[in-house]
Amino acid sequence: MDRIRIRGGVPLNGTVPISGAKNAALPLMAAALLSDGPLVLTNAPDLADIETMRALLTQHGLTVVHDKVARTLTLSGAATSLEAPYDIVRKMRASVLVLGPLLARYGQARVSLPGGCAIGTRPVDLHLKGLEQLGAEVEITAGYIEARAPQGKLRGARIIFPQVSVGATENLLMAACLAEGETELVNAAQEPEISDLAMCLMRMGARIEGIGTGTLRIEGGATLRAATHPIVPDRIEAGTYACAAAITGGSLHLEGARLEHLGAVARVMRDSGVDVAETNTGLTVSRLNGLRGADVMTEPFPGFATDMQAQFMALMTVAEGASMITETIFENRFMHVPELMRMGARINFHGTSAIVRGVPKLSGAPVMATDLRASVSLILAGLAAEGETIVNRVYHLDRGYEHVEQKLAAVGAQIERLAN
Ligand SMILES: CC(=O)N[C@H]1[C@@H](OP(=O)(O)OP(=O)(O)OC[C@H]2O[C@@H](n3ccc(=O)[nH]c3=O)[C@H](O)[C@@H]2O)O[C@H](CO)[C@@H](O)[C@@H]1O
Ligand SMILES: C=C(OP(=O)(O)O)C(=O)O
Repeated sequence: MDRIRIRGGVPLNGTVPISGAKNAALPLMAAALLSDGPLVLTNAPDLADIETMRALLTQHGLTVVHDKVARTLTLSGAATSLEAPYDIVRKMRASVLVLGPLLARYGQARVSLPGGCAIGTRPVDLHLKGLEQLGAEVEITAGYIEARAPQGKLRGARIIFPQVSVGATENLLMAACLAEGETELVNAAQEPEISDLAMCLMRMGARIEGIGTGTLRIEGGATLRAATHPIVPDRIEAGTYACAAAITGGSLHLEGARLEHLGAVARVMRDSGVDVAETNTGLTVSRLNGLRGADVMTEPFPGFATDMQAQFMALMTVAEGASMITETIFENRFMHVPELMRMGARINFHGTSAIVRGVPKLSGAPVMATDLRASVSLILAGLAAEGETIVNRVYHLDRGYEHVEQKLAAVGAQIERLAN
């Protein structure tokens, strides 16, 4: 498995282009199952997860062309298989997003249960209960979700989510577009990726109100058609490079990033002494003076994103004073902590909270990457550390960060990938 070698201590300066968001692209690709298309997605990132979704949709019978030069994904055709097999679903949880579209359009689907992952158990009960409220009959057999719509059609309903779920909101939103009658999704997730999906569905002919709020109203029964949609820039990638500028005491222009999509992340970074300025083409993030500790609690959007928790913790390891970081979304998302401690970070954690006491300098060390955001937090720590850091087992990184070493090297980082 590849490793990444970093020689730290160099302030990063220059421009980083922000790619299209992984977490927007995956549901948008699943939405292609709702029509024969073609659905053309522009600003498509080149990521392992995109390839996994392409493989999944291809085995369902769609034609998926990923033009990496033009940065477009073109998806077309009808499904010939309604089964999402374990071998693909186990690689990527977002695979479960084919369930709603397949069921709504073809009246049935068989999708492997995604199971847990490094950051938590991640059940899909909210997806399944919501689909049942749309009239589906759902059974779990031999590790597979088997769902059927009586008479081949789902019907609209008022669904109140007991807890905010990004994936369940996306699955239900897509299914509701083809269900008969009106659906209301209450306590829906409000992440920018949900709005991006809703905007794309509207371009395909869906009727949706309340985009960007916690209540989505969908007038179902539409026949969806071909459309072209630009994938929203990746706010988590932008937040990660913002931390790279801040942790190295540099200044980066994040081309394409949008301040309103960073939510609480931008506010907390400013509180800790980082300058975040909006420009005509993106955001400029710089740090000239010292960093101050800050307390954060992860929350659904517009709260502090759980997908930024590990990167922010890396930043706080070199801030002055203490920071309390509380993870409320996933039960096991502190796996970067022992690895950061190997680099000299002072962190105590118990249950869902970690207290980080800033140190003047981290020191380079061999460390092990465990999940996507943990992996990149170790890269951030390595960029600030004295000496050499080797991040082992980086395959998670390629799931969600496009050309990360090239982007960092282009702004001055001493970083290289070592093949196995
Ligand atoms: C591909 C994608 O977009 N992934 C993102 C998505 O994941 P994902 O869609 O899996 O995350 P959810 O918002 O659904 O999960 C939030 C919480 O709800 C729980 N839950 C969720 C569904 C369910 O049926 N039952 C249940 O209990 C989860 O275990 C978790 O504790 O949102 C997360 C929260 O912002 C992000 O960290 C992920 O990067
Ligand atoms: C947890 C993440 O992704 P996924 O939901 O695909 O595991 C992430 O993007 O940080």
